Amino acid sequence: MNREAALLMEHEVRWPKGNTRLKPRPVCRVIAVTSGKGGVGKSSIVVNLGLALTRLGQRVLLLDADLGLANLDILLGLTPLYTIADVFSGHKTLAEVIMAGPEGMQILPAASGVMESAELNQAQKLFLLGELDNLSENFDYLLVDTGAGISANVLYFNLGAQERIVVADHEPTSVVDAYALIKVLATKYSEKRFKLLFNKITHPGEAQRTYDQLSKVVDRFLSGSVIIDYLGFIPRDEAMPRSISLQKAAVDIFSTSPASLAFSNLARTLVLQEPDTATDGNIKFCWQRLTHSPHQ
Ligand SMILES: Nc1ncnc2c1ncn2[C@@H]1O[C@H](COP(=O)(O)OP(=O)(O)OP(=O)(O)O)[C@@H](O)[C@H]1O
Repeated sequence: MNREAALLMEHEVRWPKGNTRLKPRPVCRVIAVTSGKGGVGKSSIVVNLGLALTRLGQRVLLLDADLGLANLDILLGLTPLYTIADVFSGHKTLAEVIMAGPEGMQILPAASGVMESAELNQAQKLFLLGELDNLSENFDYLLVDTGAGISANVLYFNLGAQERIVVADHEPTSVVDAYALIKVLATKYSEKRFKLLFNKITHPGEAQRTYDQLSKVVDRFLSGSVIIDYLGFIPRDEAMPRSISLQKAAVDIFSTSPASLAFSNLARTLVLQEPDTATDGNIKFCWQRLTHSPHQ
C-alpha cells in the first residue's frame, strides 16, 4: 500500500449510511483563494475545489468575497434571495443568507454591482468576524474567493484566512502580480506562508518552471523569510468554460475531465495536509473556535 492510501485509510470513518468518507475536521480550516491578476480562475477553483472537498465528506462553505464582481452563485446556477450586502447593511444574519449548493455544499453569495466601490469599514469587518465565528462549528472548510489585486478588501480577506492559495497562470503578468500580492502581505502584514497553485497549464513543465522562477525572486527580494508551498497545477481544460456555460461545477458534470481529476487530487492533498495555524498577529476568521478547540 502506498503512503497516500495508508494515510487516507487512517482518515476514513464509516458514516451511518455506510458511506466511507474522510473524517470531518476538528476546527474549521479557512483558506483564501486569491490572485494578483484577475481572470486566472479563482472562482472556478473555489467552486470545483469546494465540491471535491464536499465529496470527501467535508462540510464546506464558499464565501464570495469578490464584493463588486460576485459570481460564485452564477457559476453554480443559483439565484440568491439575499447576499452578503444584506448582512453588512444589518438586514440579515449570515445564517439567513447562506444558501445550499450542490451535494450539500453551502454558499455565501455576494451581490454584483452593489458593493463595488465599497471598502468595508471597521464595524463591518468586526461584524463579519463575529458572524463567521458563530457559524464555524457547522463547517470543516471555509473557502474564500477574495477577488483580485491588492485592494483593502482583498487584503482583509487574505489576512482573515489562516491559509492562502495564490493562483497564477503561465502568463508573466499574472506571475508578477502574484509576487506583488505576496510582497504586500509579507512586508506590510507579516504573512509568511503562501501556497501557490497554477491554473490553465498546458505543459506540466510550464508550472514547475514558473514556480522555480517565482520562488527565486521571493528568496532574493523577500530575504528568505517567506515560504512558498507549491500545490501543483490545474490543467487547461475546455470542460472548465463549458461547465460555466451550463452553470455547474466541472467536477459535477465532467467528473473525469483532466481538470476535475486535478481538483479531486488537490482536495485529497489538502485534507491530508496539516493546516498552517501559525499566528501572525492578524485577526482570523473563526479564531474563537480555533483558540478554544480541545483538539489543537
Ligand atoms: N483550468 C482551466 N482551463 C480552461 N479555462 C479555465 C480554467 N480555469 C478557468 N478557466 C476559464 O477562465 C475564465 C476566468 O475564470 P474565473 O472567472 O474563475 O477567474 P477569476 O480569477 O475568478 O476571475 P476574476 O478575477 O475576474 O474574478 C473563465 O472563462 C473560466 O472558464
